[in-house]
Amino acid sequence: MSTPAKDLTITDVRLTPVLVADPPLLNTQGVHQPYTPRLIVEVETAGGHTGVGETYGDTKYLELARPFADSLPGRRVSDLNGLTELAGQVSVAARRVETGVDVGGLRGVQTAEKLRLSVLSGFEVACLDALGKATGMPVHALLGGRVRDRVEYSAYLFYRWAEHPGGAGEPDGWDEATDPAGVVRQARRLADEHGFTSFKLKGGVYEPEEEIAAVRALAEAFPGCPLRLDPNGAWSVPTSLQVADALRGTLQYLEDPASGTPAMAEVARAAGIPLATNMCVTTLGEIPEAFFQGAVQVVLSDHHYWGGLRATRELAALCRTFGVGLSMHSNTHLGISLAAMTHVAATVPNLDYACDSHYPWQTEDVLTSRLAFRDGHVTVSDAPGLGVTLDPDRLAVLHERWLSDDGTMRDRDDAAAMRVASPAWVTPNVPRW
Ligand SMILES: O=C([O-])[C@@H](O)[C@@H](O)[C@H](O)[C@@H](O)C(=O)[O-]
Ligand SMILES: [Mg+2]
Repeated sequence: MSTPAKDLTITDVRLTPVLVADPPLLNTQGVHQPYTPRLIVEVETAGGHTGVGETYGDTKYLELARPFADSLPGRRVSDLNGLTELAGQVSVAARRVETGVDVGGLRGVQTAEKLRLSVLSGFEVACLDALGKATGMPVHALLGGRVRDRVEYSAYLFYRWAEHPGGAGEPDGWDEATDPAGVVRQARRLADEHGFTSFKLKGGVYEPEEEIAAVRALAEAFPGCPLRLDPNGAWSVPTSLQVADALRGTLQYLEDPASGTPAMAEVARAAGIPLATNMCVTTLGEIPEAFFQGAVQVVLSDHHYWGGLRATRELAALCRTFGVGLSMHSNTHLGISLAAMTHVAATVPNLDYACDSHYPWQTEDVLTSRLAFRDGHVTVSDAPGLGVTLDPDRLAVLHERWLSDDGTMRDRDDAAAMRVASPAWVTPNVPRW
């Protein structure tokens, strides 16, 4: 007797680490490496459906993902709550958690639980994709249905060089942007190519005065368009307040001006601009202090941080309860994650702001066709699952690159990448200004 196509039992899980070309984007910790690690998760069911997911691919995530993958065969892709329970059982080596912050200080505090949740998110998305394919339902329908048919994204502007030191990595045809004119040129091209009408500048790279000038230049070039600035906690409280004074009325929100909830709360009391974060509120445990102190007015959700699409909806409910706004954070990612972000964003009524996405900076993908932004939006797919198709050849090429790497690129390290250009570079202490 043949297996029914709706048999949801997991028979196999494939993990494929890849290295994806990344341009020399600058942030307060350094610069992006020529290649960044991602992990592609494929979950196969007895019914013959394969679901795909994507998450961080650094070594510590891979070490967690492998035992997790081994424990899945025999379970059903519909057992999503069981996945969360299982994630709690995967042990994390203490040396992997350190006591510090994630990715050189860009993604908030690093905990064993957060590592597990990031790994879990890739598996949850793959299970939802397989479940959707088996039942003929799009992922947004599995989450309760979409409340919008397209999701708005903002242009994610970065100070950057034209190329990596020594021409390493893959050329991407973008000019350098190291001053206000360069930032406006970059914004113009992103707006022309993708139709974005809101803009976020990654700051914390140059003196605050220079970044204020860049935001003012953007305001002049794109009148009425929402603007945001994010120095990843690089400023002291007084510097944050000076910037807030200079840009009050110009910024839609100021993202992580200072590091840590107490400093953010102090800034929030006097800034007169909403403060957003993807650094001081990245776990449920961080919510009470931040919300009760009024430290943040907008939380940037991210299904990789929070443990998947359903957990993102739980975060949305908490934000709604406390009258805190919701936006969406992004790190370097491929089309699988963009599709997942779009599905969950489509289901959240209180997603009040255009979402962030690094995707326009990625020239490579593992999909047969890349997702497109039209008028700054991604259309929500009604095809079964995520509505994307993995391209095995493209996946193999990016995996081959991971296999042949000597280890230098397998863990994201923006400070190390900066040392290639400036050997004396050390990760700046916070506050930097
Ligand atoms: O990729 C970067 O350079 C960003 O700085 C990223 O690492 C941050 O996590 C993120 O985009 C943010 O909004 O803070
Ligand atoms: Mg941020």
